[in-house]
Amino acid sequence: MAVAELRAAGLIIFRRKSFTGPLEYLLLQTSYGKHHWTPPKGHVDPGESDMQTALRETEEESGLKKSSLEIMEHVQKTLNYEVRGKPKTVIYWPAEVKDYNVAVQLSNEHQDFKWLSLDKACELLHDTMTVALREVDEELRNAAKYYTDIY
Ligand SMILES: Nc1ncnc2c1ncn2[C@@H]1O[C@H](COP(=O)(O)OP(=O)(O)OP(=O)(O)OP(=O)(O)OC[C@H]2O[C@@H](n3cnc4c(N)ncnc43)[C@H](O)[C@@H]2O)[C@@H](O)[C@H]1O
Repeated sequence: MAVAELRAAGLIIFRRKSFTGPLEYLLLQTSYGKHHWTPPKGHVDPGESDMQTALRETEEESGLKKSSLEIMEHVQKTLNYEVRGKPKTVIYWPAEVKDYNVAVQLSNEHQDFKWLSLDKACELLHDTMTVALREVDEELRNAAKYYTDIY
């Protein structure tokens, strides 16, 4: 019998003081289990699209609403790993906060949050998330470089 796949979706939230400035990524630490760190994300509920889940979970877990974010829908990252023997797929989109100083409000699912540089973030993340984050970071830096070369 086929093993049911777990599916989750979330947003790779980042901030920067200027378009070409250093990027900082928002990571949340779970208050359960091994207290691992991830960007905001969660299980896709029946009838929800991945994006609806990503927005709902981001607001629930960090307090950040869609209106406070610039979402890069054309940059989608897919992670595949196993949780307790079941395949899990997690879909992420990068999203920049419009206000660098925006307040983060955790739910009881998380006990801490950090805004971290790419390298510091990668020290806390699982390997598949590290790969996805490095790809996103490169795309964001390339876009900023293209902008400065043009203007
Ligand atoms: N141990 C626990 N004790 C009590 N309540 C619990 C619990 N685990 C989950 N819950 C409950 O489940 C709810 C979570 O629901 P949601 O918030 O809806 O879903 P989720 O983020 O996908 O859950 P989870 O944290 O389990 O997933 P992840 O894949 O990151 O993490 C799942 C596993 O995969 C690992 N993992 C995470 N990212 C990985 C990656 N990229 N590669 C490999 N492994 C990874 C993690 O270290 C972790 O071991 C919470 O409200 C909580 O109450």
